Amino acid sequence: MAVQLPAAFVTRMQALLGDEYDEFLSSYDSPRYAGIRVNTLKISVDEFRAISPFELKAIPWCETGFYVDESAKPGKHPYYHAGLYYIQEPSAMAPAEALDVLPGDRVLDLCAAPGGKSTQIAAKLGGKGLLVTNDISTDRTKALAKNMELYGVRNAVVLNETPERIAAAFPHYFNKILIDAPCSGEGMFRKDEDMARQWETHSIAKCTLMQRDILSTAAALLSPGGRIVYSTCTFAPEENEAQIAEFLEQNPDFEIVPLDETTGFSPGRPDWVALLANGSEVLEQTGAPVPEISEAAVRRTAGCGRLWPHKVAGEGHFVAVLRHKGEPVQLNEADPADVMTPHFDQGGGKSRRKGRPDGPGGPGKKGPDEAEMLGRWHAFASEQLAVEPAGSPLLFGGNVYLSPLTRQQLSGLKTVRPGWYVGTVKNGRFQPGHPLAAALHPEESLRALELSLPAGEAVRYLKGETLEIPASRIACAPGIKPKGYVLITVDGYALGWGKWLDGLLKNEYPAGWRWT
Ligand SMILES: C[S@@+](CC[C@H](N)C(=O)[O-])C[C@H]1O[C@@H](n2cnc3c(N)ncnc32)[C@H](O)[C@@H]1O
Repeated sequence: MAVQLPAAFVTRMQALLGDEYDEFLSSYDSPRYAGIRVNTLKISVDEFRAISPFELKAIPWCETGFYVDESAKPGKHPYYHAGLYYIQEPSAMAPAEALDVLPGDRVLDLCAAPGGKSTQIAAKLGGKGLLVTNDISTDRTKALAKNMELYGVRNAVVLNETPERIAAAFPHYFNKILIDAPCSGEGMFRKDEDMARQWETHSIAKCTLMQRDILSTAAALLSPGGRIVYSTCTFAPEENEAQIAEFLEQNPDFEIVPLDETTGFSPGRPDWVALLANGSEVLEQTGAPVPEISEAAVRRTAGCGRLWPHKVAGEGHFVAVLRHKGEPVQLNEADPADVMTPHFDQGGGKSRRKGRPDGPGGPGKKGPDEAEMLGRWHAFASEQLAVEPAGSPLLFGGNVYLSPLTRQQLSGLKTVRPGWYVGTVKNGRFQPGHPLAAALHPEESLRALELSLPAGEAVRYLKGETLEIPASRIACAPGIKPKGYVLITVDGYALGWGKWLDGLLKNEYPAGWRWT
């Protein structure tokens, strides 16, 4: 076996799985599974199938997900840099599917970094509604913010907060919440051998406490009739069914929505919670507190599900869907999160948002500097874009964001990105940001340049090279001259900005994102 499994883990799994253990163990002899998920904010699944450089095999529990051969190096293709797909372990695609996100929802992804499931949620929102994506780790929110940008998400706010502080700011606000909980990561051993080396029995106890706090805070964030999906990539019942049973015990106004077992889910294991509660020598070694859960609460966990590595083509996951039994609330019409339509308005010029943007001086008030700086953005938009994107422009320093929330709503929260970063006003000039380009479709830009994939131009651009490009290749809208910012595309999908002047394309692809 390639992976060295921790001895205590082996003993636990033997005790839990009994006759099934050998089959489970033999799954470690097979190579790990690799997957990609098509980013439908940029390309439809059918369009992607038509241009896919990889052989694609459908993942049963995610209609935008496909198994790929890892040796095809999906991270080394210009389509990856165009944000056409996210590389994701196949079973990790299941939780966001179970959240059942619809355009217009208010979604909170509480433990989101690096953003695999948030990019999936954003694609499901299709630019309508709100995604607040959060992680407690400052370092990991950098990758989260980058992924929101690469995948062209226009309606997300990235926070670096504790769940408790978000709950204080947004009580009962979100109708869908994902908790992809920090866990002991037993399902990651085949994907990442370091996880196996780092696993210790006491990590289960540590994670259990964190999970319990996060779950109970999520209840205070959910609107009546809303849905919480709780998931882990571990097998330990302490972190899975026992958490859910305890939550149901304390929150009788919630119930489980059963998972669709036809997609590969095996039923959860309430019997293992009973084993924990009745005392089991092997399980007690973790030091995790023995849950005091009634038999009724344990029975109510029926409908949770597990993806097992010896039963499906995936590394393994636990998923529980919790529904609040209350009457679902109508999302407030006047709330910016609900009225924001991040797609382009028809007719150009000013934003068509209902309501007025909020400046630093309060709703509707704007200082002269701010008005001037936002004016630069509006001027850039009318010079460069077919129509100005809707959304409330917010200024933070010289940076302009189109936000699905107001400044007041974000007040006091550690905000990594208050919205879609469109650019910066510096020395009186507006410089468009890379995330603006990454979320644009070519028809939204008045100047565009298609770079050739087979001739290697796209890769040269991604490496940061300056390219010689004749004026005749810049596709300009009627009346527009080639000089200026140009949206660079590959096969019609945006890669970033270039600035064209006299036959030379200055490369505006961010240095930190370059192809190496
Ligand atoms: C399993 S990972 C999330 C993976 C992510 N959902 C994805 O799909 O890319 C769990 C995350 O929870 C974060 N975390 C741990 N404790 C947290 C807490 N109390 N509140 C919010 N996030 C937390 C960790 O920093 C980690 O990034």
